[in-house]
Amino acid sequence: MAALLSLSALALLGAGASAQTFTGTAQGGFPDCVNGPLSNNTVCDKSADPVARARALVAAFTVAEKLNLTGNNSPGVPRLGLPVYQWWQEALHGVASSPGVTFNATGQFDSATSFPQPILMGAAFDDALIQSVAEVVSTEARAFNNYGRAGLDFWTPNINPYRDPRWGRGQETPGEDPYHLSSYVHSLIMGLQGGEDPEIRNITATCKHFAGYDIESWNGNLRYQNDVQIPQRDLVEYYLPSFRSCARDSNVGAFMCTYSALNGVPTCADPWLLNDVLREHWGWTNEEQWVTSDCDSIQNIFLPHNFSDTRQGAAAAALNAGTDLDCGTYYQHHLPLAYSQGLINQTTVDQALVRLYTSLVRTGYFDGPNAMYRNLTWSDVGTTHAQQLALQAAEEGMVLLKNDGLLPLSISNGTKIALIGSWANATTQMQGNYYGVPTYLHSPLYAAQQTGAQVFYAQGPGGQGDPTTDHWLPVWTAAEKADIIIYIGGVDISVEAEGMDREDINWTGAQLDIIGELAMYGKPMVLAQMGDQLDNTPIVNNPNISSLIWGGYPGQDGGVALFNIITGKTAPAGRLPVTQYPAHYIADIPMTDMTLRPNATTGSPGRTYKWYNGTAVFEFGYGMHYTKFSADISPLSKSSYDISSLLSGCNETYKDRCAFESIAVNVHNTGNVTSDYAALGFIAGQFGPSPYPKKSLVNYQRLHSIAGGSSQTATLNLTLGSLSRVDDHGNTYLYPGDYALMIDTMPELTMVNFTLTGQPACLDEWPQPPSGGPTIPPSDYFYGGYGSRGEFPVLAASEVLAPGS
Ligand SMILES: O=[N+]([O-])c1ccc(O[C@@H]2O[C@@H](CO)[C@H](O)[C@H]2O)cc1
Repeated sequence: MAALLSLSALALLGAGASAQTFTGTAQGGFPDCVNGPLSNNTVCDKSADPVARARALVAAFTVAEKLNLTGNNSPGVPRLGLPVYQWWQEALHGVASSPGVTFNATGQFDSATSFPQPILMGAAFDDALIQSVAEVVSTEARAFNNYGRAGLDFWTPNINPYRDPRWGRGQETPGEDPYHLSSYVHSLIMGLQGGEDPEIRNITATCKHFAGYDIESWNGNLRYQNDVQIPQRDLVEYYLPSFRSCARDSNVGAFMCTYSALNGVPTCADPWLLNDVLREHWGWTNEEQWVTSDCDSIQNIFLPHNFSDTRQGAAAAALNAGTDLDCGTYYQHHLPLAYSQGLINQTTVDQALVRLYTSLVRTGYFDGPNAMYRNLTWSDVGTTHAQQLALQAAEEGMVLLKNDGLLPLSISNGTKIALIGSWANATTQMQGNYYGVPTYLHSPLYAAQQTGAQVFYAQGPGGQGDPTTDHWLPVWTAAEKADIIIYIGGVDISVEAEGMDREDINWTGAQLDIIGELAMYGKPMVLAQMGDQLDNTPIVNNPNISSLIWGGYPGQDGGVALFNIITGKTAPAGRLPVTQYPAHYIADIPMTDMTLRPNATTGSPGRTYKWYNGTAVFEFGYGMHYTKFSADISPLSKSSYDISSLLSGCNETYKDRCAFESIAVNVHNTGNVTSDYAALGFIAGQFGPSPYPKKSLVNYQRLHSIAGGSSQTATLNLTLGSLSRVDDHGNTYLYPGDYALMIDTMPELTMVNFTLTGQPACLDEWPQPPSGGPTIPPSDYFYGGYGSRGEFPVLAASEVLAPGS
């Protein structure tokens, strides 16, 4: 691979580095814009417009070269000195092992900062924190890129809402609420890309999976073949807001479509979704913005979706719909035939490539060794700041679910702690999925030992469903010796992961057995439930278990974060970013039921805190503190608002973005422990189409270090979108009615009431999908009239790639 590097890339090697540090990398370095064949091409002219630069590059390709550049494994164009480029890299919660990322075995670039999984960072409800985390991730990614160890685009974030507790990939998301996801992802993209429209983008982020993907494998329904049925209203109000935030409000560089079909059409072949909604309705029209398939999802369009009769038809359907890049080989293999058969034209191919290469121009790929960010090195990876931030992110996310006053624990030298459970000595477990090599992994056991306590460790029940009690004896021995029992367990990626949805949201029998027996010792007992949510009812109901913390997947410093919370070095202020359902929930509703509202006909109890009509074990937003808080909301400027006046005062193209009111929430720490407080503002009311959601999150802000006896003010900026609801057709309206804005300080609920008067007014008219099933009947459009499509250029014999070449 080193031989593929250009001279300018080699020149980037710092003192002490050598060419062999590149061994094994999938990246080919940077183009040589000084001495290479492209040096006279406009793509190398830094003063030219980025799109013009990409167009000039694409104009230099032959058709065969163009078609060969459409896969994630891009071979480049050797005759032009365009290096190989791997488009696929991951960075879900830190630079992660993936096709385009290479960690060194030892020495420089042997690790990167591993932050908590998004589900835990989401629980912090702290957008400033998310931006800081994303800035570290993109800085480290850039440093890796400078040394040929990563590309410039990363296929993160996963921003599908966490709709069903069984989803194996829910951990990759910030939670279940669409407003929360939208706000979180905006901050994340600002951090990853370096702002809304920076001259040189830090890295290109990719919002995935667009849209309606949240089933891995449930009851025979595999992600590769699912055709999810989502009514337009649910789509607009629940499944799409986070993606709208990416495209319309954050200017993200890339999108990824899904394996699954949505309402009859595989999303990667859906021109309504990729063009009418994404590009036209959301104005995602910059020529640097591209859509990639999920990995091998172009192939799925052919089989198992059967959306096209032929392989080249499937490839053409995707390209024509607006999928610019294939994560896979299907484009490279089948587009040549599609092209020669007139199923695609050169304009579409050029457009895809111009989008892809403009994004590389925008990241400085063609700007030589002095380009912005090229000075970043290994010394910018795993810095003290990054390490502190990884710890802070884990601490901020942890949620205190139960506490009879035992916590915070006072641990002194010699305190005897029994540390038990399958997570008690967790290391890689703490990273969840999509991880890289972390700077370090500080397990709970490590952290407990740092406190000076005498620690008796026993693992107890191993993996899920571990049938053996052979190694349980040390559990009882440890418990007998201890003053305090701390059990750390739950679920991990052995039961919830990509390709694997959970079959159960109960604790395993073996864990419950051990926990129950440990509680019978009657010693002070703390429980930390790790991974995603389980039904914690048995823990809540057990009077001998004093305290319960949800710790998610806390990343490289997860053990220290947990012990800092347990000992009170840091006060907990995370809030659940999902509903914790009772275990029977999964029998109440099939995972494939994508609807949100309770339904008497199907028996659905509804989904998420907005709609679930049963009793949650813990509600979305639940989280206790070591102190007491109260809140009051400053009076609004009016008690009644006329809808037409609200709209006439709104000059934005996108009316939902117009300001409504800036609400001051005064938060008082009435206890005596300094603590953060995440203020969550909800709107409730009976207006618009029924059934009404119970409440909807409309804004939030985390306040930091509020000392006992003092107050801070959160400013919740509300928009017209905060007040809106969606009709059956997906149109977004302001409706007259009675509204309540609520802040929940548990157990108190503080609210202000106001009314909207006048006629309903549309804020956003939804582009309706073509009615009657698939947007474009494949047999009519893509391969019905091959021979007759004379307007498409036919590939010259010399340009046609032989299948398999
Ligand atoms: O072949 N593989 O090794 C492989 C690995 C992961 C994989 O998952 C897909 O690839 C990720 C690309 O970012 C998407 O988020 C996920 O749905 C798809 C294929």
